[in-house]
Amino acid sequence: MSTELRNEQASGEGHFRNGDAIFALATVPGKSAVAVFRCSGPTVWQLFANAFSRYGALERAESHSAVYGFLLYPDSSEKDALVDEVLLLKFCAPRSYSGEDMLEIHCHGSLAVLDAVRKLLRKLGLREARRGEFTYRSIKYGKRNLHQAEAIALLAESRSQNQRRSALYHLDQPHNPFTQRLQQMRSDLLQILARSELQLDYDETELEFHYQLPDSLPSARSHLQYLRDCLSSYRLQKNCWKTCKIVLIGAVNSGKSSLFNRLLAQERSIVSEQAGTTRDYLEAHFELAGQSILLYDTAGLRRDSDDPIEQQGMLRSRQLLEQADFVLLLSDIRVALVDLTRRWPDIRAAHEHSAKEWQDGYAEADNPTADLTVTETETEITMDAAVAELQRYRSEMRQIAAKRKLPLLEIWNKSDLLSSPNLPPLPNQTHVNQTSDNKDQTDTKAISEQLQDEWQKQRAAENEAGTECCLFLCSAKTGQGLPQLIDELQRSLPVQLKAETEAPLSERQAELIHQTAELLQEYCDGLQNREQQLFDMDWGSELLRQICGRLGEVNGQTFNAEMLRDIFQQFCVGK
Ligand SMILES: Nc1nc2c(c(=O)[nH]1)N(C=O)[C@@H](CNc1ccc(C(=O)N[C@@H](CCC(=O)O)C(=O)O)cc1)CN2
Ligand SMILES: Nc1nc2c(ncn2[C@@H]2O[C@H](COP(=O)(O)OP(=O)(O)OP(=O)(O)O)[C@@H](O)[C@H]2O)c(=O)[nH]1
Ligand SMILES: [Mg+2]
Repeated sequence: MSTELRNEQASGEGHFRNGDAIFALATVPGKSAVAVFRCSGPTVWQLFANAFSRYGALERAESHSAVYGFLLYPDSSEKDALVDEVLLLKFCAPRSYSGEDMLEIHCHGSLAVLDAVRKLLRKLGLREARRGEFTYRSIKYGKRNLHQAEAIALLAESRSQNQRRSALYHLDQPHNPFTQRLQQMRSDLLQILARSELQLDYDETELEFHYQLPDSLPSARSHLQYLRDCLSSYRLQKNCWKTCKIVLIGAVNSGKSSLFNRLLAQERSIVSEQAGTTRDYLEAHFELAGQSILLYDTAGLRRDSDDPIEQQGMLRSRQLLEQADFVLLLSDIRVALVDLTRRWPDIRAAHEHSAKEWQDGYAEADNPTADLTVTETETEITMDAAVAELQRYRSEMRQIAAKRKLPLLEIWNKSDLLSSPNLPPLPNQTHVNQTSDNKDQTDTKAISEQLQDEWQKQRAAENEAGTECCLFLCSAKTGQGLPQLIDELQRSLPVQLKAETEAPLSERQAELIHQTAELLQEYCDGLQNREQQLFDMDWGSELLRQICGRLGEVNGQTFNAEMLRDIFQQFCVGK
């Protein structure tokens, strides 16, 4: 950073030097059909007097109208003069985004054009805008308040429909119930402050009216309660601004990549019957019930890998759990069922015969020649080994989930294999009828319910019921059971964002509200505990001053340069 810049930043207000003509690329800095540069400053179009082929038309144009023409380098030879064919959109102060005169350049969106236009703008004496500088100017010229500016920043960042709605609500309603209540609170407290200052300045006998700070206790208490309520709403809603991270994890070949693709409705991840297909994790963004989600497909887990790259991959799968909000543990349903019957003595006793047949059935269904073989590509995994691995990962994931208080969904994938004619009936289950799709669905649902039931009993017996866990049967291949899984995911997502909630809009506001609440608490406690006669007015006035100062900063009724700089640091260039 240059010393000049550092000095400017240190001096706060200087960070945004007013009056300069500024410009910024408002569209993405890459190839696009059309790109837009925004320029702002007093009579900014005059700078284009020698740089636009139809300057006369531009000068005469009314606000909010567009003029077609060519941008030109001034003082260039005829041959090199052309910059681009453009549309210029003119805004006359104060009717513009920034409240100043503005000009938008709509040019062709190639990298070469962007470079040439940028070069021209510098040559014409415009400087590159700082982050949020257009919005900063709009506040300065009274086009919007700080609350709306923060709403714009959120809107520009919004990744889900809920976020977009909430930001628009605050942009459209800068004086919403929350900001109104804060303003009213501030003026109420300022009045108390004024009265007590008056009392400090005069001898008590001179005043007819003796205002005692303790009289303000009931209203201070109700303000305090409101602030605390807003903070808890904010904490609940904060997650809605956060992208929820869902990690798919489990043994190799359990179908993580298949489910990943299914949920995204696109063939994103490579699926193959080879164990260990996914080596590095993949992430993809999608939206569920208006909530922004990042879904991760990870390298499958297995113990016997001696491939260092695969081991690295597994390490990364586990590291991802550190930042997960939600874990989906996948298993191959055949392995899971064998595990269930083996571990649950009642099933075993009652269905010893069918359980054995059932287990053999998998091997037969999959590969009629191999005994107890789940996968017969690259490495052969026997059912015993697969069951042992499943148990290992299940207890590992449950421990992690319990430790980090993460919701864990256990998914038995490949449920379509349940209705394979080669499979013997499940315990207590009549044979699955293949004749109609509907029937098939009902049966799978019944099986799924029954299994969940048995699984829960088993978990209760193992005294693990404390951890938040549930079981889903689905098929990434046919989509069976997926609607239920998606429902469950939606239900388990953090509280949904409600646009009209009375709560702070940003972390900055929340921090100020928190500080205000602490000071107000101190004020209330002080009033409550002190003997009235001994009550120290100076103490009360000082606290009230601090409280009002912070309340003013929330809405931007009072602000300092440093605070503005911090807020606009979060903007993107061109806003
Ligand atoms: N081309 C373009 N599209 C854009 C923007 C922009 O700056 N340029 N915006 C950038 O964020 C958003 C729209 N925001 C805007 C906000 C105010 C004004 C404006 O001219 N306001 C005047 C006139 C209002 C009126 O005619 O009623 C004003 O407030 O006085 C323009 C865009 C999204 N789309
Ligand atoms: N019948 C059936 N086969 C499935 C299902 N889901 C996945 N498969 C098959 O199982 C094999 C493994 O699927 P993947 O999605 O690559 O499994 P993975 O868990 O990502 O495997 P790794 O990346 O190796 O850990 C492929 O042959 C899939 O076609 C399912 O629901 N039903
Ligand atoms: Mg995979």
